[in-house]
Amino acid sequence: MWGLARVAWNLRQARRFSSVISGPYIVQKRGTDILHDPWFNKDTAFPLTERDRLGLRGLLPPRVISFERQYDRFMDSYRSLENNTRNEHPNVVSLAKWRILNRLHDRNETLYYRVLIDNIKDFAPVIYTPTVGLVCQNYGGLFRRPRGMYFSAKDKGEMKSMIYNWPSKQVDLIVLTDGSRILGLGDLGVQGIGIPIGKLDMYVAAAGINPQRILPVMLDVGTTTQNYLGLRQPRLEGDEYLSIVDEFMEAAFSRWPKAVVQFEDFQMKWAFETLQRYRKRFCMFNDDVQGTAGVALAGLLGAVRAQGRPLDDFLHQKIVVVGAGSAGLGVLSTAKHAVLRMLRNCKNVTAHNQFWLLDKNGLVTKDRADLDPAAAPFARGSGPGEVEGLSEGASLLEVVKKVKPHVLLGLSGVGGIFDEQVLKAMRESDSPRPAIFAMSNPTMNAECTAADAFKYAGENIVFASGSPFDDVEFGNGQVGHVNQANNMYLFPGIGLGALLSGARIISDGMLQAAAGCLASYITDDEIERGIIFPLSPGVIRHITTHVGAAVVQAAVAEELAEGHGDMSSKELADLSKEETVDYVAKNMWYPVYSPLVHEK
Ligand SMILES: NC(=O)C1=CN([C@@H]2O[C@H](COP(=O)(O)OP(=O)(O)OC[C@H]3O[C@@H](n4cnc5c(N)ncnc54)[C@H](O)[C@@H]3O)[C@@H](O)[C@H]2O)C=CC1
Ligand SMILES: CC(=O)C(=O)O
Ligand SMILES: [Mg+2]
Repeated sequence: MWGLARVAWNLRQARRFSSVISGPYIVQKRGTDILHDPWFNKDTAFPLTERDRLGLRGLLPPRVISFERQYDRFMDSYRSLENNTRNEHPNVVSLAKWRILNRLHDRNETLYYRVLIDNIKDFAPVIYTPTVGLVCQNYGGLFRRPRGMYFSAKDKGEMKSMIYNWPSKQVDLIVLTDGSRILGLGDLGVQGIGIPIGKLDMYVAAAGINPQRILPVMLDVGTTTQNYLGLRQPRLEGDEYLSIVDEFMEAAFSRWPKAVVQFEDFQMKWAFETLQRYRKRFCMFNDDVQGTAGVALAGLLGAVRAQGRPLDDFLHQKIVVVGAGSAGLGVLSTAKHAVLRMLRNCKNVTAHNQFWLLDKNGLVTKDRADLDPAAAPFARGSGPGEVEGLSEGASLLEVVKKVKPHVLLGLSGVGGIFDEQVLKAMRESDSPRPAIFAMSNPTMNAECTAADAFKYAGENIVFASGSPFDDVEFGNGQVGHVNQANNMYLFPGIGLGALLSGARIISDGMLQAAAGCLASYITDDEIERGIIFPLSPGVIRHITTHVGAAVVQAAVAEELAEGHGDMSSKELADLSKEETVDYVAKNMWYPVYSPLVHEK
Protein backbone atom coordinates (compact mmCIF):
# COMPACT_ATOMS: atom_id res chain seq x y z
CA MET A 1 0.00 0.00 0.00
CA TRP A 2 2.67 2.47 1.10
CA GLY A 3 4.89 1.64 -1.92
CA LEU A 4 2.25 2.66 -4.49
CA ALA A 5 1.12 5.60 -2.40
CA ARG A 6 4.71 6.85 -2.27
CA VAL A 7 5.14 6.70 -6.05
CA ALA A 8 1.81 8.47 -6.60
CA TRP A 9 2.73 11.12 -4.03
CA ASN A 10 6.12 11.75 -5.62
CA LEU A 11 4.53 12.20 -9.04
CA ARG A 12 1.88 14.54 -7.60
CA GLN A 13 4.52 16.59 -5.80
CA ALA A 14 6.74 16.75 -8.89
CA ARG A 15 3.80 18.06 -10.95
CA ARG A 16 2.78 20.47 -8.22
CA PHE A 17 6.28 21.86 -7.86
CA SER A 18 7.01 22.10 -11.57
CA SER A 19 4.01 24.40 -11.94
CA VAL A 20 4.62 26.38 -8.76
CA ILE A 21 5.06 30.11 -9.12
CA SER A 22 5.30 31.27 -5.52
CA GLY A 23 5.57 34.77 -4.21
CA PRO A 24 6.12 37.51 -5.13
CA TYR A 25 8.50 38.23 -2.27
CA ILE A 26 8.73 41.78 -1.00
CA VAL A 27 12.35 42.80 -0.43
CA GLN A 28 13.67 45.89 1.25
CA LYS A 29 16.96 45.69 -0.65
CA ARG A 30 18.20 46.66 -4.07
CA GLY A 31 21.29 46.17 -6.22
CA THR A 32 24.36 44.47 -4.81
CA ASP A 33 22.66 44.03 -1.42
CA ILE A 34 20.34 41.53 -3.11
CA LEU A 35 23.20 39.76 -4.88
CA HIS A 36 24.93 39.35 -1.52
CA ASP A 37 21.83 38.02 0.22
CA PRO A 38 21.62 34.20 -0.21
CA TRP A 39 17.88 34.25 0.62
CA PHE A 40 17.08 36.29 -2.48
CA ASN A 41 20.08 35.91 -4.75
CA LYS A 42 19.41 34.11 -8.04
CA ASP A 43 22.88 34.72 -9.54
CA THR A 44 22.59 34.85 -13.33
CA ALA A 45 18.92 33.77 -13.28
CA PHE A 46 17.43 37.21 -12.53
CA PRO A 47 15.07 37.95 -15.46
CA LEU A 48 15.71 41.25 -17.24
CA THR A 49 12.50 42.85 -15.93
CA GLU A 50 13.54 42.01 -12.38
CA ARG A 51 17.03 43.38 -13.00
CA ASP A 52 15.37 46.67 -13.93
CA ARG A 53 13.00 46.62 -10.96
CA LEU A 54 15.77 45.87 -8.45
CA GLY A 55 18.57 48.02 -9.81
CA LEU A 56 20.58 44.99 -10.95
CA ARG A 57 21.06 45.98 -14.57
CA GLY A 58 24.75 46.06 -15.36
CA LEU A 59 25.69 44.26 -12.15
CA LEU A 60 25.45 40.84 -13.81
CA PRO A 61 26.63 39.49 -17.16
CA PRO A 62 23.82 40.15 -19.64
CA ARG A 63 22.73 36.62 -20.48
CA VAL A 64 19.98 35.14 -18.31
CA ILE A 65 20.65 31.52 -17.31
CA SER A 66 17.74 29.29 -16.31
CA PHE A 67 17.42 27.64 -12.89
CA GLU A 68 17.73 24.22 -14.58
CA ARG A 69 20.96 25.23 -16.31
CA GLN A 70 22.40 26.60 -13.05
CA TYR A 71 21.45 23.34 -11.37
CA ASP A 72 23.17 21.26 -14.07
CA ARG A 73 26.28 23.44 -13.90
CA PHE A 74 26.52 22.98 -10.15
CA MET A 75 26.07 19.23 -10.42
CA ASP A 76 28.70 19.09 -13.18
CA SER A 77 31.22 20.90 -10.97
CA TYR A 78 30.34 18.61 -8.06
CA ARG A 79 30.86 15.50 -10.19
CA SER A 80 34.18 16.80 -11.54
CA LEU A 81 35.32 17.48 -7.99
CA GLU A 82 34.47 13.84 -7.20
CA ASN A 83 36.49 12.66 -10.20
CA ASN A 84 39.45 14.94 -9.53
CA THR A 85 39.78 13.96 -5.87
CA ARG A 86 39.44 10.19 -6.40
CA ASN A 87 42.94 9.47 -5.07
CA GLU A 88 42.90 11.89 -2.17
CA HIS A 89 42.48 10.99 1.50
CA PRO A 90 38.74 10.48 2.30
CA ASN A 91 38.74 13.37 4.79
CA VAL A 92 40.17 15.72 2.17
CA VAL A 93 37.46 14.64 -0.28
CA SER A 94 34.69 15.00 2.32
CA LEU A 95 35.79 18.50 3.29
CA ALA A 96 36.13 19.52 -0.37
CA LYS A 97 32.56 18.35 -0.97
CA TRP A 98 31.33 20.19 2.11
CA ARG A 99 33.13 23.37 0.97
CA ILE A 100 31.57 23.38 -2.49
CA LEU A 101 28.09 22.87 -1.00
CA ASN A 102 28.74 25.43 1.71
CA ARG A 103 29.82 28.02 -0.84
CA LEU A 104 26.53 27.54 -2.66
CA HIS A 105 24.66 27.71 0.67
CA ASP A 106 26.35 31.03 1.41
CA ARG A 107 25.55 32.42 -2.03
CA ASN A 108 22.18 31.13 -3.25
CA GLU A 109 19.93 29.21 -0.85
CA THR A 110 17.23 28.43 -3.39
CA LEU A 111 19.64 26.55 -5.64
CA TYR A 112 21.39 24.99 -2.63
CA TYR A 113 18.22 23.53 -1.17
CA ARG A 114 17.00 22.28 -4.55
CA VAL A 115 20.20 20.31 -5.16
CA LEU A 116 20.08 19.06 -1.57
CA ILE A 117 16.48 17.85 -1.85
CA ASP A 118 16.99 16.15 -5.20
CA ASN A 119 20.25 14.46 -4.16
CA ILE A 120 19.55 13.83 -0.50
CA LYS A 121 21.10 10.34 -0.49
CA ASP A 122 24.41 11.71 -1.81
CA PHE A 123 24.43 15.02 0.04
CA ALA A 124 23.06 14.06 3.48
CA PRO A 125 26.44 12.43 4.37
CA VAL A 126 28.16 15.73 3.47
CA ILE A 127 25.99 18.29 5.24
CA TYR A 128 25.01 15.90 8.03
CA THR A 129 26.72 12.90 9.61
CA PRO A 130 29.50 11.87 9.10
CA THR A 131 31.13 14.91 7.41
CA VAL A 132 29.49 17.43 9.72
CA GLY A 133 31.53 15.89 12.55
CA LEU A 134 34.76 16.54 10.68
CA VAL A 135 33.56 20.05 9.87
CA CYS A 136 32.92 20.78 13.56
CA GLN A 137 36.37 19.45 14.49
CA ASN A 138 37.92 21.81 11.92
CA TYR A 139 35.45 24.67 12.26
CA GLY A 140 38.01 27.26 13.27
CA GLY A 141 39.89 26.82 9.99
CA LEU A 142 36.77 26.40 7.84
CA PHE A 143 34.93 29.44 9.21
CA ARG A 144 34.25 32.01 6.51
CA ARG A 145 30.82 33.56 7.00
CA PRO A 146 28.78 33.43 10.19
CA ARG A 147 25.54 31.44 10.20
CA GLY A 148 23.11 31.32 13.11
CA MET A 149 23.40 33.09 16.46
CA TYR A 150 25.84 32.75 19.33
CA PHE A 151 24.78 33.48 22.89
CA SER A 152 27.67 33.39 25.29
CA ALA A 153 27.99 33.53 29.02
CA LYS A 154 29.13 37.13 28.47
CA ASP A 155 25.69 38.05 27.09
CA LYS A 156 23.86 37.52 30.35
CA GLY A 157 21.15 40.14 30.77
CA GLU A 158 21.28 41.09 27.07
CA MET A 159 19.59 38.18 25.34
CA LYS A 160 16.07 39.62 25.09
CA SER A 161 17.42 42.52 23.06
CA MET A 162 20.11 40.52 21.21
CA ILE A 163 17.50 38.19 19.77
CA TYR A 164 16.27 41.17 17.68
CA ASN A 165 19.61 41.20 15.87
CA TRP A 166 18.40 38.22 13.88
CA PRO A 167 17.19 39.63 10.55
CA SER A 168 14.16 37.40 10.03
CA LYS A 169 10.79 38.62 11.35
CA GLN A 170 9.50 35.11 11.88
CA VAL A 171 11.39 32.06 13.10
CA ASP A 172 9.66 28.65 13.11
CA LEU A 173 12.43 26.26 14.06
CA ILE A 174 15.42 26.73 16.34
CA VAL A 175 18.06 24.05 16.87
CA LEU A 176 20.07 24.76 19.98
CA THR A 177 23.28 23.20 21.25
CA ASP A 178 25.84 23.98 23.91
CA GLY A 179 28.45 21.94 22.00
CA SER A 180 29.10 19.69 25.00
CA ARG A 181 28.60 16.28 23.26
CA ILE A 182 28.92 16.68 19.52
CA LEU A 183 28.05 13.29 17.95
CA GLY A 184 30.50 10.86 19.55
CA LEU A 185 33.28 13.47 19.42
CA GLY A 186 32.87 14.92 22.89
CA ASP A 187 32.97 18.56 23.94
CA LEU A 188 33.73 20.72 20.89
CA GLY A 189 32.44 23.93 22.44
CA VAL A 190 31.50 26.66 20.01
CA GLN A 191 32.74 24.61 17.05
CA GLY A 192 29.67 22.44 17.49
CA ILE A 193 27.58 25.08 15.65
CA GLY A 194 27.90 22.83 12.57
CA ILE A 195 25.38 20.45 14.15
CA PRO A 196 22.41 22.88 14.43
CA ILE A 197 23.24 24.07 10.91
CA GLY A 198 23.23 20.50 9.54
CA LYS A 199 20.06 19.57 11.44
CA LEU A 200 18.26 22.63 10.11
CA ASP A 201 19.38 21.82 6.58
CA MET A 202 17.63 18.48 7.09
CA TYR A 203 14.56 20.39 8.33
CA VAL A 204 14.47 22.36 5.09
CA ALA A 205 15.13 19.31 2.91
CA ALA A 206 12.89 16.81 4.69
CA ALA A 207 10.20 18.93 6.35
CA GLY A 208 10.05 21.87 3.96
CA ILE A 209 10.65 24.47 6.66
CA ASN A 210 11.28 27.82 4.98
CA PRO A 211 15.04 28.52 5.31
CA GLN A 212 14.26 32.15 6.12
CA ARG A 213 12.52 30.88 9.25
CA ILE A 214 15.22 28.69 10.76
CA LEU A 215 17.75 29.64 13.39
CA PRO A 216 20.82 27.61 14.43
CA VAL A 217 21.94 28.61 17.93
CA MET A 218 25.11 28.02 19.91
CA LEU A 219 25.02 28.60 23.64
CA ASP A 220 28.66 29.22 24.41
CA VAL A 221 29.13 28.52 28.09
CA GLY A 222 32.82 27.66 27.81
CA THR A 223 34.42 24.34 26.97
CA THR A 224 36.72 21.78 28.48
CA THR A 225 38.77 21.84 25.28
CA GLN A 226 40.26 25.14 24.19
CA ASN A 227 39.33 26.45 20.79
CA TYR A 228 39.94 29.87 19.47
CA LEU A 229 36.48 30.93 18.28
CA GLY A 230 34.70 30.36 21.56
CA LEU A 231 34.96 31.58 25.12
CA ARG A 232 38.23 30.45 26.67
CA GLN A 233 36.89 29.52 30.04
CA PRO A 234 35.82 26.31 31.76
CA ARG A 235 32.19 25.30 31.18
CA LEU A 236 29.66 26.92 33.44
CA GLU A 237 28.01 24.50 35.81
CA GLY A 238 24.96 24.31 38.08
CA ASP A 239 22.66 27.32 38.44
CA GLU A 240 25.05 29.55 36.51
CA TYR A 241 24.66 27.28 33.49
CA LEU A 242 20.89 26.97 33.83
CA SER A 243 20.44 30.73 34.13
CA ILE A 244 22.00 31.14 30.66
CA VAL A 245 19.70 28.53 29.10
CA ASP A 246 16.67 30.01 30.91
CA GLU A 247 17.49 33.46 29.60
CA PHE A 248 17.89 32.22 26.04
CA MET A 249 14.58 30.30 26.12
CA GLU A 250 12.72 33.31 27.47
CA ALA A 251 14.31 35.62 24.89
CA ALA A 252 13.54 33.28 21.98
CA PHE A 253 9.90 32.69 22.95
CA SER A 254 9.29 36.33 23.79
CA ARG A 255 10.16 37.27 20.20
CA TRP A 256 8.72 34.16 18.48
CA PRO A 257 6.08 32.64 20.77
CA LYS A 258 5.05 30.03 18.17
CA ALA A 259 8.57 28.69 17.47
CA VAL A 260 9.66 25.10 18.11
CA VAL A 261 13.03 24.55 19.82
CA GLN A 262 15.05 21.37 19.34
CA PHE A 263 17.78 20.68 21.89
CA GLU A 264 20.72 18.88 20.27
CA ASP A 265 23.93 17.28 21.46
CA PHE A 266 23.88 18.36 25.09
CA GLN A 267 25.84 16.17 27.49
CA MET A 268 23.57 13.74 29.31
CA LYS A 269 23.06 15.58 32.59
CA TRP A 270 21.93 18.75 30.85
CA ALA A 271 19.96 16.89 28.18
CA PHE A 272 17.73 15.33 30.85
CA GLU A 273 17.63 18.33 33.17
CA THR A 274 16.68 20.85 30.47
CA LEU A 275 14.07 18.49 29.02
CA GLN A 276 12.33 18.19 32.39
CA ARG A 277 12.75 21.90 33.02
CA TYR A 278 11.20 23.16 29.79
CA ARG A 279 8.98 20.50 28.28
CA LYS A 280 5.83 21.62 30.10
CA ARG A 281 6.57 25.33 29.57
CA PHE A 282 7.75 25.61 25.97
CA CYS A 283 7.22 23.88 22.65
CA MET A 284 10.54 22.00 22.71
CA PHE A 285 12.01 18.52 22.57
CA ASN A 286 15.40 16.86 22.88
CA ASP A 287 16.30 15.12 19.65
CA ASP A 288 18.98 12.83 21.09
CA VAL A 289 16.70 11.56 23.86
CA GLN A 290 13.30 11.61 22.16
CA GLY A 291 13.93 11.62 18.40
CA THR A 292 16.48 8.81 18.63
CA ALA A 293 14.18 6.77 20.85
CA GLY A 294 11.36 6.87 18.30
CA VAL A 295 13.65 5.86 15.45
CA ALA A 296 15.15 3.02 17.49
CA LEU A 297 11.68 1.80 18.49
CA ALA A 298 10.62 1.75 14.84
CA GLY A 299 13.81 -0.24 14.12
CA LEU A 300 13.16 -2.69 16.95
CA LEU A 301 9.61 -3.31 15.68
CA GLY A 302 11.03 -3.68 12.16
CA ALA A 303 13.41 -6.33 13.52
CA VAL A 304 10.42 -8.26 14.93
CA ARG A 305 8.68 -8.17 11.54
CA ALA A 306 11.91 -9.22 9.80
CA GLN A 307 11.77 -12.45 11.83
CA GLY A 308 8.31 -13.08 10.37
CA ARG A 309 6.78 -12.59 13.83
CA PRO A 310 3.69 -10.59 14.81
CA LEU A 311 4.39 -7.21 16.41
CA ASP A 312 3.44 -8.30 19.92
CA ASP A 313 6.37 -10.72 19.80
CA PHE A 314 8.30 -7.59 20.77
CA LEU A 315 7.41 -8.63 24.32
CA HIS A 316 9.68 -11.68 23.94
CA GLN A 317 12.65 -9.97 22.33
CA LYS A 318 15.90 -9.82 24.28
CA ILE A 319 17.55 -6.48 23.67
CA VAL A 320 21.08 -5.50 24.69
CA VAL A 321 21.74 -1.75 24.70
CA VAL A 322 25.35 -0.61 24.87
CA GLY A 323 25.62 2.98 26.09
CA ALA A 324 23.71 4.36 29.08
CA GLY A 325 23.78 7.99 28.00
CA SER A 326 21.07 10.37 26.88
CA ALA A 327 20.42 8.37 23.71
CA GLY A 328 20.63 4.83 25.16
CA LEU A 329 18.43 5.65 28.16
CA GLY A 330 15.97 7.51 25.92
CA VAL A 331 15.66 4.40 23.74
CA LEU A 332 15.17 2.10 26.72
CA SER A 333 12.56 4.26 28.36
CA THR A 334 10.55 4.53 25.12
CA ALA A 335 10.89 0.78 24.45
CA LYS A 336 9.71 0.06 27.99
CA HIS A 337 6.63 2.24 27.52
CA ALA A 338 5.88 0.42 24.26
CA VAL A 339 6.11 -2.88 26.15
CA LEU A 340 3.71 -1.63 28.81
CA ARG A 341 1.21 -0.52 26.14
CA MET A 342 1.41 -3.93 24.45
CA LEU A 343 1.04 -5.76 27.74
CA ARG A 344 -2.31 -4.04 28.29
CA ASN A 345 -3.59 -5.85 25.20
CA CYS A 346 -1.88 -9.19 25.86
CA LYS A 347 -3.34 -10.36 29.11
CA ASN A 348 -1.63 -13.76 29.03
CA VAL A 349 1.92 -12.35 28.97
CA THR A 350 3.58 -11.27 32.21
CA ALA A 351 5.98 -8.37 32.43
CA HIS A 352 9.67 -9.23 32.69
CA ASN A 353 12.88 -7.27 32.17
CA GLN A 354 13.89 -8.03 28.59
CA PHE A 355 16.59 -5.38 28.42
CA TRP A 356 20.29 -5.52 29.31
CA LEU A 357 22.13 -2.23 29.63
CA LEU A 358 25.89 -1.73 29.51
CA ASP A 359 27.99 1.37 29.99
CA LYS A 360 31.73 1.95 30.14
CA ASN A 361 31.86 -0.18 33.29
CA GLY A 362 30.07 -3.15 31.74
CA LEU A 363 26.67 -4.64 32.61
CA VAL A 364 24.59 -2.33 34.78
CA THR A 365 23.10 -4.17 37.77
CA LYS A 366 21.44 -3.24 41.02
CA ASP A 367 24.73 -4.12 42.73
CA ARG A 368 26.42 -1.08 41.26
CA ALA A 369 27.70 1.21 43.98
CA ASP A 370 26.90 4.54 42.32
CA LEU A 371 23.91 3.42 40.22
CA ASP A 372 22.62 6.34 38.14
CA PRO A 373 18.92 6.82 39.02
CA ALA A 374 18.12 7.22 35.29
CA ALA A 375 19.65 3.80 34.57
CA ALA A 376 18.20 2.10 37.67
CA PRO A 377 14.92 0.93 36.03
CA PHE A 378 16.99 -1.14 33.58
CA ALA A 379 19.59 -2.48 36.01
CA ARG A 380 19.56 -6.27 36.22
CA GLY A 381 18.95 -7.93 39.57
CA SER A 382 19.43 -11.48 40.74
CA GLY A 383 17.10 -14.46 41.02
CA PRO A 384 14.32 -15.65 38.69
CA GLY A 385 14.38 -14.17 35.17
CA GLU A 386 18.08 -13.45 35.41
CA VAL A 387 20.69 -15.17 33.26
CA GLU A 388 22.98 -17.23 35.42
CA GLY A 389 26.57 -16.14 35.71
CA LEU A 390 26.07 -12.53 34.68
CA SER A 391 27.11 -10.18 37.41
CA GLU A 392 27.78 -6.46 37.83
CA GLY A 393 30.21 -5.15 35.24
CA ALA A 394 30.06 -8.25 32.99
CA SER A 395 31.72 -7.59 29.65
CA LEU A 396 29.80 -7.11 26.42
CA LEU A 397 31.12 -10.44 25.11
CA GLU A 398 29.95 -12.29 28.23
CA VAL A 399 26.53 -10.65 28.02
CA VAL A 400 26.05 -11.45 24.33
CA LYS A 401 27.23 -15.06 24.80
CA LYS A 402 24.96 -15.71 27.76
CA VAL A 403 21.86 -13.67 26.81
CA LYS A 404 21.86 -14.62 23.07
CA PRO A 405 19.95 -11.40 22.32
CA HIS A 406 17.61 -10.80 19.41
CA VAL A 407 18.95 -7.26 19.10
CA LEU A 408 22.32 -5.68 19.87
CA LEU A 409 22.04 -1.90 19.84
CA GLY A 410 24.97 0.48 20.27
CA LEU A 411 24.74 4.10 21.42
CA SER A 412 28.08 4.22 23.19
CA GLY A 413 30.06 6.53 20.93
CA VAL A 414 32.86 3.92 20.98
CA GLY A 415 34.08 2.90 17.52
CA GLY A 416 34.62 -0.84 16.96
CA ILE A 417 33.26 -2.00 20.32
CA PHE A 418 31.20 -4.66 18.46
CA ASP A 419 34.40 -6.52 17.59
CA GLU A 420 34.87 -9.82 15.77
CA GLN A 421 34.22 -11.91 18.87
CA VAL A 422 31.09 -10.03 19.87
CA LEU A 423 29.70 -10.20 16.32
CA LYS A 424 30.50 -13.91 16.04
CA ALA A 425 28.70 -14.46 19.36
CA MET A 426 25.59 -12.91 17.74
CA ARG A 427 25.48 -16.01 15.47
CA GLU A 428 24.18 -17.87 18.52
CA SER A 429 21.34 -15.36 18.96
CA ASP A 430 17.91 -16.81 19.73
CA SER A 431 16.57 -14.85 16.75
CA PRO A 432 16.44 -16.43 13.28
CA ARG A 433 17.34 -12.97 12.00
CA PRO A 434 19.36 -11.07 14.60
CA ALA A 435 19.47 -7.30 14.42
CA ILE A 436 22.64 -5.26 14.90
CA PHE A 437 22.25 -1.51 15.23
CA ALA A 438 25.56 0.38 15.42
CA MET A 439 23.97 3.77 15.94
CA SER A 440 26.89 5.92 17.13
CA ASN A 441 28.15 8.78 14.98
CA PRO A 442 30.14 9.73 13.06
CA THR A 443 31.39 6.72 11.08
CA MET A 444 34.61 6.22 13.05
CA ASN A 445 32.54 6.02 16.25
CA ALA A 446 30.17 3.35 14.88
CA GLU A 447 30.25 0.24 17.09
CA CYS A 448 31.12 -1.80 13.98
CA THR A 449 31.24 -1.44 10.22
CA ALA A 450 28.55 -2.91 7.99
CA ALA A 451 31.10 -5.19 6.31
CA ASP A 452 32.23 -6.65 9.65
CA ALA A 453 28.67 -7.10 10.87
CA PHE A 454 27.65 -9.20 7.86
CA LYS A 455 31.01 -11.00 7.75
CA TYR A 456 31.11 -12.10 11.38
CA ALA A 457 27.47 -12.15 12.50
CA GLY A 458 26.10 -13.70 9.30
CA GLU A 459 24.44 -12.66 6.07
CA ASN A 460 20.93 -13.02 7.48
CA ILE A 461 21.21 -10.17 9.99
CA VAL A 462 19.29 -6.91 9.82
CA PHE A 463 21.87 -4.13 10.02
CA ALA A 464 21.53 -0.44 10.72
CA SER A 465 24.06 2.28 11.48
CA GLY A 466 23.75 5.90 12.57
CA SER A 467 26.01 7.13 9.75
CA PRO A 468 25.74 5.64 6.27
CA PHE A 469 27.72 2.66 5.00
CA ASP A 470 27.49 1.17 1.50
CA ASP A 471 25.44 -1.99 1.08
CA VAL A 472 27.62 -5.08 1.42
CA GLU A 473 28.04 -7.44 -1.55
CA PHE A 474 28.37 -11.08 -0.60
CA GLY A 475 29.97 -12.16 -3.89
CA ASN A 476 27.07 -14.51 -4.72
CA GLY A 477 24.88 -11.87 -6.31
CA GLN A 478 23.23 -11.13 -2.95
CA VAL A 479 23.68 -7.91 -0.98
CA GLY A 480 23.37 -7.11 2.68
CA HIS A 481 21.21 -4.00 2.98
CA VAL A 482 22.53 -1.21 5.16
CA ASN A 483 19.89 0.90 6.92
CA GLN A 484 20.60 4.27 8.41
CA ALA A 485 19.10 4.31 11.90
CA ASN A 486 19.27 8.01 12.49
CA ASN A 487 16.94 10.46 14.19
CA MET A 488 16.75 12.34 10.85
CA TYR A 489 13.74 10.10 10.09
CA LEU A 490 11.80 11.63 12.96
CA PHE A 491 12.97 15.03 14.15
CA PRO A 492 11.86 16.86 10.98
CA GLY A 493 8.33 15.42 11.30
CA ILE A 494 8.15 16.08 15.04
CA GLY A 495 9.16 19.72 14.56
CA LEU A 496 6.91 20.18 11.53
CA GLY A 497 3.88 18.60 13.21
CA ALA A 498 4.38 20.66 16.36
CA LEU A 499 4.68 23.83 14.27
CA LEU A 500 1.69 23.22 12.00
CA SER A 501 -0.58 22.25 14.88
CA GLY A 502 0.52 25.26 16.92
CA ALA A 503 1.08 22.85 19.80
CA ARG A 504 1.69 24.44 23.20
CA ILE A 505 4.11 21.66 24.15
CA ILE A 506 5.39 18.40 22.65
CA SER A 507 3.75 15.57 24.57
CA ASP A 508 4.64 11.89 24.86
CA GLY A 509 1.51 11.15 22.83
CA MET A 510 2.78 13.30 19.95
CA LEU A 511 6.16 11.53 20.06
CA GLN A 512 4.51 8.11 20.16
CA ALA A 513 2.39 9.02 17.15
CA ALA A 514 5.55 10.00 15.27
CA ALA A 515 7.34 6.73 16.10
CA GLY A 516 4.24 4.65 15.33
CA CYS A 517 3.89 6.31 11.94
CA LEU A 518 7.54 5.62 11.07
CA ALA A 519 7.26 1.98 12.23
CA SER A 520 4.23 1.33 10.02
CA TYR A 521 5.78 3.08 7.03
CA ILE A 522 7.90 0.15 5.88
CA THR A 523 6.28 -2.39 3.58
CA ASP A 524 6.42 -6.17 4.18
CA ASP A 525 8.43 -6.52 0.99
CA GLU A 526 11.03 -4.02 2.22
CA ILE A 527 11.22 -5.75 5.60
CA GLU A 528 11.76 -9.08 3.86
CA ARG A 529 14.79 -7.54 2.11
CA GLY A 530 16.16 -6.23 5.41
CA ILE A 531 15.09 -2.63 4.71
CA ILE A 532 13.75 -0.97 7.85
CA PHE A 533 14.45 2.69 7.02
CA PRO A 534 14.29 3.63 3.32
CA LEU A 535 16.26 6.60 2.02
CA SER A 536 15.95 7.78 -1.55
CA PRO A 537 15.17 11.16 -3.06
CA GLY A 538 11.61 12.07 -2.23
CA VAL A 539 11.09 9.36 0.37
CA ILE A 540 12.34 11.34 3.36
CA ARG A 541 9.89 14.16 2.49
CA HIS A 542 7.11 11.63 2.12
CA ILE A 543 7.92 10.06 5.50
CA THR A 544 8.15 13.48 7.10
CA THR A 545 4.78 14.54 5.66
CA HIS A 546 3.11 11.51 7.24
CA VAL A 547 5.02 11.77 10.52
CA GLY A 548 4.15 15.48 10.66
CA ALA A 549 0.47 14.70 10.05
CA ALA A 550 0.49 12.02 12.77
CA VAL A 551 1.97 14.57 15.19
CA VAL A 552 -0.66 17.17 14.24
CA GLN A 553 -3.46 14.66 14.82
CA ALA A 554 -2.03 13.63 18.18
CA ALA A 555 -1.74 17.29 19.25
CA VAL A 556 -5.37 17.83 18.24
CA ALA A 557 -6.52 14.69 20.09
CA GLU A 558 -4.77 15.88 23.27
CA GLU A 559 -6.19 19.40 22.89
CA LEU A 560 -2.70 20.86 22.69
CA ALA A 561 -3.15 22.30 19.19
CA GLU A 562 -3.79 26.05 19.09
CA GLY A 563 -3.75 26.35 15.30
CA HIS A 564 -1.23 27.75 12.84
CA GLY A 565 -1.52 30.77 10.54
CA ASP A 566 -5.04 30.82 9.05
CA MET A 567 -5.81 27.34 10.34
CA SER A 568 -7.65 27.48 13.66
CA SER A 569 -7.59 24.68 16.22
CA LYS A 570 -11.25 23.98 15.39
CA GLU A 571 -10.48 23.66 11.68
CA LEU A 572 -7.55 21.36 12.45
CA ALA A 573 -9.81 19.16 14.53
CA ASP A 574 -12.27 18.86 11.62
CA LEU A 575 -9.62 17.54 9.20
CA SER A 576 -9.67 13.85 8.27
CA LYS A 577 -6.40 11.91 8.28
CA GLU A 578 -5.98 12.42 4.51
CA GLU A 579 -6.84 16.11 4.80
CA THR A 580 -4.26 16.48 7.56
CA VAL A 581 -1.60 14.91 5.33
CA ASP A 582 -2.62 17.28 2.55
CA TYR A 583 -2.51 20.28 4.92
CA VAL A 584 1.02 19.33 5.99
CA ALA A 585 2.20 18.75 2.40
CA LYS A 586 0.78 22.11 1.27
CA ASN A 587 2.64 23.93 4.04
CA MET A 588 6.04 22.59 3.04
CA TRP A 589 8.39 25.07 1.39
CA TYR A 590 9.93 24.06 -1.90
CA PRO A 591 12.83 25.91 -3.56
CA VAL A 592 11.79 27.83 -6.68
CA TYR A 593 12.81 31.32 -7.72
CA SER A 594 9.96 33.66 -6.78
CA PRO A 595 9.51 37.07 -8.37
CA LEU A 596 11.00 39.78 -6.16
CA VAL A 597 9.41 43.18 -5.62
CA HIS A 598 11.24 46.05 -3.97
CA GLU A 599 9.52 48.04 -1.24
CA LYS A 600 11.23 50.73 0.84
N1 LIG B 1 21.91 7.35 15.29
C1 LIG B 1 21.32 8.34 15.93
O1 LIG B 1 20.26 8.84 15.52
C2 LIG B 1 21.94 8.89 17.17
C3 LIG B 1 23.18 8.52 17.56
N2 LIG B 1 23.72 9.04 18.70
C4 LIG B 1 25.07 8.65 19.04
O2 LIG B 1 25.09 7.94 20.24
C5 LIG B 1 26.33 8.14 20.90
C6 LIG B 1 26.07 8.40 22.36
O3 LIG B 1 25.31 9.56 22.54
P1 LIG B 1 24.81 9.97 24.02
O4 LIG B 1 24.00 8.89 24.62
O5 LIG B 1 24.18 11.29 23.93
O6 LIG B 1 26.20 10.09 24.75
P2 LIG B 1 26.52 10.03 26.29
O7 LIG B 1 27.88 10.55 26.45
O8 LIG B 1 25.40 10.60 27.07
O9 LIG B 1 26.55 8.44 26.60
C7 LIG B 1 27.53 7.56 26.18
C8 LIG B 1 27.37 6.27 26.99
O10 LIG B 1 28.23 5.29 26.45
C9 LIG B 1 28.87 4.62 27.53
N3 LIG B 1 30.15 4.05 27.13
C10 LIG B 1 31.33 4.70 26.96
N4 LIG B 1 32.29 3.80 26.69
C11 LIG B 1 31.70 2.59 26.69
C12 LIG B 1 32.17 1.28 26.48
N5 LIG B 1 33.46 1.05 26.22
N6 LIG B 1 31.29 0.27 26.57
C13 LIG B 1 29.99 0.48 26.82
N7 LIG B 1 29.48 1.71 27.01
C14 LIG B 1 30.33 2.74 26.95
C15 LIG B 1 29.04 5.68 28.60
O11 LIG B 1 29.24 5.09 29.86
C16 LIG B 1 27.71 6.41 28.46
O12 LIG B 1 26.74 5.73 29.23
C17 LIG B 1 27.05 9.26 20.15
O13 LIG B 1 28.04 8.68 19.33
C18 LIG B 1 25.97 9.85 19.26
O14 LIG B 1 26.49 10.30 18.03
C19 LIG B 1 23.04 9.90 19.51
C20 LIG B 1 21.79 10.32 19.15
C21 LIG B 1 21.17 9.87 17.92
C1 LIG C 1 22.34 11.83 15.02
C2 LIG C 1 22.55 12.55 16.25
O1 LIG C 1 21.71 13.33 16.66
C3 LIG C 1 23.73 12.33 17.03
O2 LIG C 1 24.55 11.48 16.65
O3 LIG C 1 23.89 13.00 18.04
MG1 LIG D 1 22.43 14.60 18.17
